[in-house]
Amino acid sequence: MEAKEQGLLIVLSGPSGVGKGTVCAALRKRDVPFTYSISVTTRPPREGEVDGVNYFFKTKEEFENMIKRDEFLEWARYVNHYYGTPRRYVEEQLNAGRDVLLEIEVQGALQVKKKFPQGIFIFLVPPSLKELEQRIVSRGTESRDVIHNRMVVAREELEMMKHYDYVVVNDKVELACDRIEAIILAEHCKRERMMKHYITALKEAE
Ligand SMILES: Nc1ncnc2c1ncn2[C@@H]1O[C@H](COP(=O)(O)OP(=O)(O)OP(=O)(O)O)[C@@H](O)[C@H]1O
Ligand SMILES: Nc1nc2c(ncn2[C@@H]2O[C@H](COP(=O)(O)O)[C@@H](O)[C@H]2O)c(=O)[nH]1
Repeated sequence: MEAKEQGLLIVLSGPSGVGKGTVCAALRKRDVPFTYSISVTTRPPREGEVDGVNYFFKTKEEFENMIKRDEFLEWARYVNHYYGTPRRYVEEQLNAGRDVLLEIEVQGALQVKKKFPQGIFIFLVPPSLKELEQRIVSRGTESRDVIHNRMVVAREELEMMKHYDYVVVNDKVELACDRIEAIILAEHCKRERMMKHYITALKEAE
């Protein structure tokens, strides 16, 4: 029986408020064929957020037990809360040949890069820092203190974009989606070409 080719692991990072969630939702509406990994967090739900849909909301103790049981592909502390990607779901989906998208911050993305160097690492940037702050403020979900802390982290995160394969500007949501779709398509084509090349080389060696 032929082994199923693994799906692509797509990692989308970027400072808080840049529009990762908005762009992901728009990509899902376009039926871009990827499955979205739902993260675990200790941050309290925002108004309208649903457990098991936006996040799996856990207590600090529950999260720390999950760390001990090695249930995360990656995890990080971000502005006073834990965030982590459940390992099993991601591995099952990739093994079933489905592309998986992780929407995670930079420390976690760098952990994933060590485990999955073949992943696609995309960093979403705002048109300007002023626009970034405006977006977090206008979302209206965070206190002034939290916004301040997230902006401090944002400056550090922007320094880390050099570790990513692609930098995408989120000026307009639909344009950012076009760019990300083009990247995913190009990566699939590249992988297919490499596979064909490899199979030809194997046949020639026979
Ligand atoms: N291209 C855009 N132009 C204008 N506003 C945008 C754009 N993209 C997103 N927004 C708005 O910016 C705010 C933040 O977006 P979103 O919540 O998707 O960011 P995020 O990167 O997922 O944030 P976090 O990391 O904090 O979860 C939202 O109010 C959203 O509607
Ligand atoms: N390392 C991880 N970071 C994650 C994960 N899920 C979300 N995030 C990132 O955390 C910040 C804050 O998110 P918010 O929902 O509180 O605004 C943001 O950058 C997310 O992308 C995860 O599993 N691991």
